[in-house]
Amino acid sequence: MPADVRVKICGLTRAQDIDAVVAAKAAFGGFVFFAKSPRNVNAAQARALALSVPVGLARVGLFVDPDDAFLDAVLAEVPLDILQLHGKESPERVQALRARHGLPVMKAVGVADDGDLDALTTYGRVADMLLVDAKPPRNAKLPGGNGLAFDWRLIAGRRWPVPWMLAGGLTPDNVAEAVALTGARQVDVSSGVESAPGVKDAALIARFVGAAHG
Ligand SMILES: O=C(O)c1ccccc1N[C@@H]1O[C@H](COP(=O)(O)O)[C@@H](O)[C@H]1O
Repeated sequence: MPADVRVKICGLTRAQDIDAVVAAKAAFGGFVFFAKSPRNVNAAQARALALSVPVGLARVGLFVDPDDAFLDAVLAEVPLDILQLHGKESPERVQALRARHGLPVMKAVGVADDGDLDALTTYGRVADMLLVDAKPPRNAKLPGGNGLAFDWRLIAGRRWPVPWMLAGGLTPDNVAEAVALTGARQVDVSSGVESAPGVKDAALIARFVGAAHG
């Protein structure tokens, strides 16, 4: 297992979550700006958290089909390093947001079967990073953060022209297998390190990062 797998812990809402992520040596911390999510934070909350982050932890803002006004308002208040787009944003929209905000964009693509893999190629041409996530079920309330994994064999050995991150149903118990099977160098988790929806657990975060690092 490579020691340099980089970990993103998504859905941080409290000061102690930042402490846990820093102590565990994760590389990315994610803030969810999506009202329907149990991990949603407003700009004022996110600003306080983002300003407390030490250098070396990249701050990722997760958005779902945000309009310009919403993004402008959040970015005016919250220092973010990366934009994560987790909705149905088109390739053109991804390009436009990169240009408008001058920040790297990570585009999430949902995978359930072979037919979903073309989208990774398409978005790999316009995004700075890809997030390869499980496709949400048809009736899901959230487009991500559902704790569901996809069949990792679908992407075993696949590569794209930009860095990518594996997500979807990862836990401290399965992340090592997921990394070994897919060759992922970066992984992202939300519900797998929670004691209840939206409540991060420091011990699970430490176990997850430890397992990902091998
Ligand atoms: O976490 C959320 O609430 C969320 C809401 C809307 C879109 C994406 C969301 N989370 C992202 O989903 C994946 C997988 O999460 P999980 O580990 O399966 O719970 C992860 O990338 C989160 O960044």
